[in-house]
Amino acid sequence: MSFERVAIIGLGLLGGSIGLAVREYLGEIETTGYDRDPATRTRAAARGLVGTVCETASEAVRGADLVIFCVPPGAMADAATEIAGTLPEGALVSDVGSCKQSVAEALATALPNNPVIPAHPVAGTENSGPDAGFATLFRNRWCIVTPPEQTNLVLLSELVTFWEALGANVEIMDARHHDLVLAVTSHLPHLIAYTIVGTASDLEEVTRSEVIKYSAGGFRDFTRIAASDPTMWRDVFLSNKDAVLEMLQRFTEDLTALQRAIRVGDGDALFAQFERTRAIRRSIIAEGQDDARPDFGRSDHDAG
Ligand SMILES: NC(=O)C1=CN([C@@H]2O[C@H](COP(=O)(O)OP(=O)(O)OC[C@H]3O[C@@H](n4cnc5c(N)ncnc54)[C@H](O)[C@@H]3O)[C@@H](O)[C@H]2O)C=CC1
Ligand SMILES: O=C(O)C(=O)Cc1ccc(O)cc1
Repeated sequence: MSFERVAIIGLGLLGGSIGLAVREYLGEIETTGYDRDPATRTRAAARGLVGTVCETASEAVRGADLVIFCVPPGAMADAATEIAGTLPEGALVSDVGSCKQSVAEALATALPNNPVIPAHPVAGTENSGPDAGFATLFRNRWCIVTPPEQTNLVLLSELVTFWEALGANVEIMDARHHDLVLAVTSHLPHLIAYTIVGTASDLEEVTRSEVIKYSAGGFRDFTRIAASDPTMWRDVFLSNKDAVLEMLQRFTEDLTALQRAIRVGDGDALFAQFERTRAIRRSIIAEGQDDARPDFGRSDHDAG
């Protein structure tokens, strides 16, 4: 591994998991970390999320050859600006943000003299903070790397090797395409979950305790997603606005078609749609792309 010292800015779920995974799978790499929340720094030190928890971001990046920003998308610009004067020359800058165009732009603007190669490990849970991370988070998960044009190919391959060492399967993608794909596979599902859980709790004739008592599997799954971090998801929707609005438009049209099928009693239309989507789920399982970890989706990932 060519990186010798990795600095992690933001020691929540993603930053903590990277720190623990580096310790587990790349023990020869030194890790430093910083979080702007003092209580998070204390917990990060207690859990040993990184080798050294620093009191400032500048201290954390001193001597680093890879800096990974693991803060909410809307905080990337400020976090990067904070190290602009102290980032070592030539150090590779990367991140784990859920949207890539806006984050890539924020990092490149704040740190114009360093190479920037954004990345997005498509791996996470509804939990956040310094107690949520675990070393195996990235195992058998995709990590999408979105190198800007004219990226140094040696640096790119070093970043790919880093993520593969943490257990991820790496895919290289254009940032714009990433944002479109993730808008439909991740961002829209979260928006739907936030909506439906809110709708159920706002009902007047159905009490909240009935919603909890009779929540069958489907609704329970929505409540898990709807428990995801509000700051991060606010930022995702504001940062990936165009792609999310485009997918939301298509979704609304499809929903309206189903609404009409129900209203006019068109059982064939309903059946055809459900049959089609069941085949999609079954093909995902047949291709072995479903997460095979028995504990995936449970909220007690933290093995300590
Ligand atoms: N939660 C998830 O499942 C996934 C999240 N991501 C991305 O990872 C990033 C981090 O998300 P999580 O780890 O889940 O969030 P988190 O809330 O667990 O951790 C973020 C940390 O950043 C810190 N922070 C905020 N502003 C800062 C600043 N200016 N300087 C230093 N620290 C700062 C916060 O105090 C917090 O501890 C986000 O960009 C998100 O889009 C990517 C994949 C999955
Ligand atoms: O918990 C879940 O089901 C997730 O979808 C986790 C997640 C959240 C954000 C990402 O950018 C990637 C993965």
